[in-house]
Amino acid sequence: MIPIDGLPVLTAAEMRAAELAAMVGDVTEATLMDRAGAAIARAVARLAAGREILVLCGPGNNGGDGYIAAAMLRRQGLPVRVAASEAPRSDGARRAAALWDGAVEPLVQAKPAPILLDALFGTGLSRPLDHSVQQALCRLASAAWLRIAVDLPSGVATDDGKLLGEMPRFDVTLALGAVKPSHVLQPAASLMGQVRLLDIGVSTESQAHILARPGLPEPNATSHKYSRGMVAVVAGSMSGASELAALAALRAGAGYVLHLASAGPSGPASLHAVVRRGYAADALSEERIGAIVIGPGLGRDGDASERLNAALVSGRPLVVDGDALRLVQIEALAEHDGSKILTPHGGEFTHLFGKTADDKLSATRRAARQSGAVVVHKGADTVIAAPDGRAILCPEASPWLSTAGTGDVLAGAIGAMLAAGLEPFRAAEAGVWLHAQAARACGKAFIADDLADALSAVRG
Ligand SMILES: NC(=O)C1=CN([C@@H]2O[C@H](COP(=O)(O)OP(=O)(O)OC[C@H]3O[C@@H](n4cnc5c(N)ncnc54)[C@H](OP(=O)(O)O)[C@@H]3O)[C@@H](O)[C@H]2O)[C@@H](O)CC1
Ligand SMILES: [K+]
Repeated sequence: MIPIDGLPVLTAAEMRAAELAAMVGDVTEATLMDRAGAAIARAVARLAAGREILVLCGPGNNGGDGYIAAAMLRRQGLPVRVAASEAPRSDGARRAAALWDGAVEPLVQAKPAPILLDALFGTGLSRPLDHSVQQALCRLASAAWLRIAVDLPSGVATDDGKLLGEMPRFDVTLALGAVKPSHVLQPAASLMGQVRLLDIGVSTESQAHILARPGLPEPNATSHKYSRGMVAVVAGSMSGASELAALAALRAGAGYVLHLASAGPSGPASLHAVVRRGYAADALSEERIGAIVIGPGLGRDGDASERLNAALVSGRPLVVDGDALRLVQIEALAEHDGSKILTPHGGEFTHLFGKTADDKLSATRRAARQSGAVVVHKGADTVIAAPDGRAILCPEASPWLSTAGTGDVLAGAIGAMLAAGLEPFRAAEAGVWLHAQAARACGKAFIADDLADALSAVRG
């Protein structure tokens, strides 16, 4: 059972292609299914610790994995029963079912067991479960002590995180061969429990990966405040938000943070490390600025638009957040020829790029291509995409992040990474990782100021 940090993410079609590519020489679909069944049996034996296991098998190859695992668990002397929603339909499932020498109970009449192994449907699910199957799954899951899903919980679409109907909550999901988008996209991800990968010897490559600890810029003996990264935070009508971004940039490791406010020096006296100046458009073209953070507390009035335009024409690397995402035009962004990172939440994303039926990964990739910017599409399942197609999917973030000011902290942290010289995609990744780690370190009911302060410690 492999933790999923940093692993490639494959859609159902990409996984199928990877499996086909793996079937060379004497490796057949049966070989892969046997490997999957054996890996599942090993994992389940460890998790079940001797308790009775009920394996639910569907008609396709997900069911096939279930029959193989059941047969292996029984050979190990563990108490196992099998219940099926219908007879096997695929060749793989028929072969696997023939290897199970016990009884097969009808799913709707099956009695619960402490360990539930759901092998009803995986990547081949094409429509909602029949009502009776869904009811049986929910009934057996609610009576179980531990619920384990094979590849994906049955009822989850593979590529977009959608639920095709009412679903029970699982404790462990054993992804086979590769992580799929729904293992991290919401709402599906919140029902999966711990997601672990089982290796079945299929080589998987993808431009999309799960977030992992990134390389963070570190100072050395020759570093000075400008080489560590100079961040200019453009303030507006609500200076608290831009103050938070400035604090976060410092705490994330920036060497110099300039806060450009409307009416000259402002803000709490405790923040001595932030350099405060009155805003002037020509201050933004200063060559040493490694990143301009614009948007937190900017407002949406004429002054705000003017500042945004000045930031765009400065050509300096940009982090565009909050109010600036409501003011900016995609065309103007595409014309800015420096590095740029947009950090929209769902509402800002729709405002900028329009409503779409696409899944979050595809929509974010399209937005990055269209704007020429790295897009950090925030949420419980943040997706980062670059114009060249690279993407990072982030596992569920702390729900306590849903409080005012946490977005400002993220913008500041990303600004610090950009100013330190990371390329925009890596800067976004590093900022998002630091932010998630800081949230974890803060525990519950923290405020955005705590989150910004925690960034220093989680840099490690
Ligand atoms: N390929 C490989 O090499 C390997 C694959 N592996 C495993 O295979 C899984 C993918 O297998 P799969 O493609 O057979 O899909 P699976 O999810 O079992 O179900 C498809 C079947 O269900 C049917 N069906 C769909 N929706 C339905 C519904 N709501 N209600 C009722 N029926 C429904 C659908 O038929 P349909 O009616 O749509 O034509 C079809 O018969 C994958 O997740 C992994 O576990 C591993 O063993 C490693 C090697
Ligand atoms: K399943």
